[in-house]
Amino acid sequence: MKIHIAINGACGRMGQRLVALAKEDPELQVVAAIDSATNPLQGKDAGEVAGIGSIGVPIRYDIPLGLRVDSLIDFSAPVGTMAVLPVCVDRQIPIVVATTGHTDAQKAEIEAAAHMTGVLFAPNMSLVVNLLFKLVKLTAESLKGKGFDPEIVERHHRFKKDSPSGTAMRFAEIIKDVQGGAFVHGREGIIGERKSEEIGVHAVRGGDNVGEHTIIFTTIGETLELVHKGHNRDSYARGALLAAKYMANRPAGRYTMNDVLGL
Ligand SMILES: NC(=O)C1=CN([C@@H]2O[C@H](COP(=O)(O)OP(=O)(O)OC[C@H]3O[C@@H](n4cnc5c(N)ncnc54)[C@H](OP(=O)(O)O)[C@@H]3O)[C@@H](O)[C@H]2O)C=CC1
Ligand SMILES: O=C(O)C1=N[C@H](C(=O)O)C[C@H](O)C1
Repeated sequence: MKIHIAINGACGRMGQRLVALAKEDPELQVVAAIDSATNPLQGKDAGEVAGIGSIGVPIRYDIPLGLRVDSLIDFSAPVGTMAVLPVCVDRQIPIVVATTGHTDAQKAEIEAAAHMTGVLFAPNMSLVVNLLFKLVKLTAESLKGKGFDPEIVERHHRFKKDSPSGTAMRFAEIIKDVQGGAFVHGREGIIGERKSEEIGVHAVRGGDNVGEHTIIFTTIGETLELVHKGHNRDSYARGALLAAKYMANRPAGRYTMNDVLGL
């Protein structure tokens, strides 16, 4: 029996890749494709929107009542996550939240929902980015107290709405958890010498870059850089589909990409 998934943000850049890649996966069936009520593609077939031909699933702004949904993937906008979250709680649908840019209050609501349904909430679905989270933790531990300045540079396409990326902030939080420190977002003017506790976070925007993160540890005389470059969106989409399979029909609780990927 196939795993029935719903996609929130189905008309977007990520949503379209999810629809296309799910179609190629014999274990998965997209049963609901949701997008904002104002999206001009409402009512169109989600497969047509994704450029793969009809899959018999129209874009809607809600999940049809009585429909069996084993898990839902959210790649939308913070407002989109917050709209679908109570539906997932009410109907006991495990949710994979891949959207970024939530406020602290929204993040707290998402975490609280894990008491009532399965929640996997991760800023990056790529296997190797999740490995890089571990490598950055190891590096921060190894270099703690040894005079290295941590700085993070992320590069993304001109259409990205949130800044800095959720992934960049996860790297920054990992370093802060290990070494302490304070985030500094960009620098301008006569700011004085860099303070040792600073964790710099810098966002570059332009063109069609699907996502690059460089984590820099630099000191007098040498620099270590850890870099991830996405080539296209499929690494994120494939990770999210794996997460949807993992989460299907799971009980309430907070799950991570490390659980999914066995990291
Ligand atoms: N965790 C990860 O691995 C990754 C996370 N992301 C994150 O995923 C999110 C989406 O990225 P991307 O696909 O590039 O963005 P897009 O803007 O291309 O797509 C977002 C889609 O969500 C829709 N949407 C907006 N509001 C709602 C709502 N209330 N309910 C349902 N759908 C809604 C948008 O519709 P409309 O245009 O009508 O507003 C749009 O179709 C971003 O937050 C991004 O940072 C992206 C890549 C990887
Ligand atoms: O908006 C994007 O494109 C991406 N967003 C995520 C983030 O904010 O971390 C993940 C990835 O970098 C692509």
